[in-house]
Amino acid sequence: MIKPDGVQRGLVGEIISRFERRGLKLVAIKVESPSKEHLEKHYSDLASKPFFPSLIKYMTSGPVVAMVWEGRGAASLGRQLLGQTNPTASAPGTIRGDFCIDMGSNLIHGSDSQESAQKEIDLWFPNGVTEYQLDSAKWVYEQ
Ligand SMILES: Nc1ncnc2c1ncn2[C@@H]1O[C@H](COP(=O)(O)OP(=O)(O)OP(=O)(O)O)[C@@H](O)[C@H]1O
Repeated sequence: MIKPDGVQRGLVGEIISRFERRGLKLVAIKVESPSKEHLEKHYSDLASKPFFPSLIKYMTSGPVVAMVWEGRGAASLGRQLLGQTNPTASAPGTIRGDFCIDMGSNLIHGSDSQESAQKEIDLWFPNGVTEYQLDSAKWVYEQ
């Protein structure tokens, strides 16, 4: 998910492009201003953290772009593309390492496992994703 700062800073195309170029397949995407309740559900595992109220404020400060990307090892690949939670610890070449500085404005969220991805897909895309064959996959994966 591209967070409100990523949308406002005009980084949607750049971020999508990095996922595409890596070889991942886009199967769902939408622009949305999620409610506080929706985000509290999304980040329910962090509810006891001291930064939780500021996280919810940040995440409701503007629209986000929610996406589902498929591919072999997509969750861990996605996290590599993102960089570390703290942008100052993120290597150049990662999205956070290239475009941001602050943990409270770190541009993008990525599911941390296949299981959390499934939960988040159910939350953000209750009508499911679009299944199709990506023709370039035969050039991305060894045949
Ligand atoms: N110590 C902190 N201070 C301020 N904000 C924080 C802090 N830790 C995490 N956050 C914010 O909460 C988000 C969720 O924290 P989490 O520990 O799940 O990190 P993450 O998995 O890298 O990030 P995300 O879930 O957004 O992909 C972070 O991306 C960041 O925006």
